[in-house]
Amino acid sequence: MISTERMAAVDANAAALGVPRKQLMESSGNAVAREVRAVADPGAEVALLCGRGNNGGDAFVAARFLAAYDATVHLLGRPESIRTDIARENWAALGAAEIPAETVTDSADLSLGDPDVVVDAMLGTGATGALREPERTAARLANGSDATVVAVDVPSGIDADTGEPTGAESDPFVDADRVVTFHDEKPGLGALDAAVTVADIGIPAAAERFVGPGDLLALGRDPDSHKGENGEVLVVGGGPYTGAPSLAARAALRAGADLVRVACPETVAREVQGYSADLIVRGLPGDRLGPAHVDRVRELAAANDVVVLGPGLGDDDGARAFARELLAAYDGRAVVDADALRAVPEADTDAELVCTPHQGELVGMGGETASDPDERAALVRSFAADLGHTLLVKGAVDVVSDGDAVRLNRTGNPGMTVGGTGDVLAGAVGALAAVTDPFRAAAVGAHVNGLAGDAAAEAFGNGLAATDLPDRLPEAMRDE
Ligand SMILES: NC(=O)C1=CN([C@@H]2O[C@H](COP(=O)(O)OP(=O)(O)OC[C@H]3O[C@@H](n4cnc5c(N)ncnc54)[C@H](O)[C@@H]3O)[C@@H](O)[C@H]2O)[C@H](O)CC1
Ligand SMILES: [K+]
Repeated sequence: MISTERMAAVDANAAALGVPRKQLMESSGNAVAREVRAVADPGAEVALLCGRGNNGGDAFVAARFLAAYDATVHLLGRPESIRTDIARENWAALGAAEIPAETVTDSADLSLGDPDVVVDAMLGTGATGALREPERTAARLANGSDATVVAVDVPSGIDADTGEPTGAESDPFVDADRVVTFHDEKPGLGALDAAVTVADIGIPAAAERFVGPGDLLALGRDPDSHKGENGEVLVVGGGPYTGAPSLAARAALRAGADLVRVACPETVAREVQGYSADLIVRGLPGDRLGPAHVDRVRELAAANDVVVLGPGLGDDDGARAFARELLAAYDGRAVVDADALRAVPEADTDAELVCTPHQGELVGMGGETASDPDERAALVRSFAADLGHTLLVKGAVDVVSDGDAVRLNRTGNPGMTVGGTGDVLAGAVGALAAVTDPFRAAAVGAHVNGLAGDAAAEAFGNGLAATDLPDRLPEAMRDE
């Protein structure tokens, strides 16, 4: 089962893997033609009702595979209004091949004749609201005909995610006999009174298995958003290590957070502030965080969307007790890294966590690891389920799981084993967790952190430093 949103992501990931959408359209159209062959013998009359989006494009392709049939393409709208290059190219290919095609701009001119099969390729996953003309009339004609109605991807006027009409109850939608949907079952199709076929259109499994550029889609900011709506992040750490909270905080800013605050020992505060004037720094008494600071930090945490706990904290007893007690008292969202990780299995917390251990830290938390990648992924998944939190286990291939789904990330390079890159990752995931769910935040965070590292390696080779990464995050996060 795959949602429309996830499908769009997987589609973009496939393109990045070298399987562009036009190729997928070719496979989709082929699958539609196969379905027509299954319901009607050669020579049968086939009317293909095509919209101006890629759903229509699938049917332009199908028409090329139906040479043995009496097939006519009806384009609903003007050829100039075809919305995508790939659909337009396939439309042009019909004309060049002299395959019968007509354009319908006025619904009064639409006549289907008496076809044996109607292919509904008017609207797919791009439909919004009630069917407009001429699709509205075309849907009524299809429903009123004696033909077998084969819908492409989803019946026009039906929401693939819910199975509900995209318009009001009184608005028409295509009442399909059969649906050929692509790649995977859609959540809404099971409720329909139609036979559903899932067609493999050649999307590689890797497009779902690995994080890719598609996972970044729809993470963009709402242009009407106000300060604070894109996330407020509190980084909690510092002590024996003074640079770590700065790196995490800087990364959170560059990954898109509106406001980034740092709670750290006062001995660390000046260095953090010196690192960036963009940060709001709260220095707490002493040179280590400990149980005495829990109440104050909890208060500060309440004003933020996400806490990033751990960078530079240290592993003395006080710091460990601090992490445990803070987690017990906190019920918001947090990214937990470094020395705070060991506190997670011990702490009785209602917080929603993304834990970012490397293999060694994973074992320190009570998890297991394996050399076989599939086995390792399965172990991460079951440990995440036991913990009830999302895990991002860092490695040459990062493994992300929320205990249910698993995603792998392949970006990054050996140069990133230098100290501090984990702090950058934690900060980036923190910023992302303020605007999306923890699993996606972890997956996307790992991906863009790796891309930033790859860009840094290109500039500095083996000399790359963690401080080179944060400013490279925005470029890594561009979703076009
Ligand atoms: N990997 C994949 O998912 C693939 C999918 N394919 C097919 O592409 C469609 C989705 O295509 P898209 O261009 O995004 O959207 P549509 O074709 O559904 O329609 C877009 C177009 O229609 C207009 N419109 C929207 N709502 C209405 C309405 N209520 N009435 C009239 N017109 C409407 C609007 O202008 C939109 O821009 C997917 O379903 C698959 O069939 C690929 O071919 C293969 C890969
Ligand atoms: K359709």
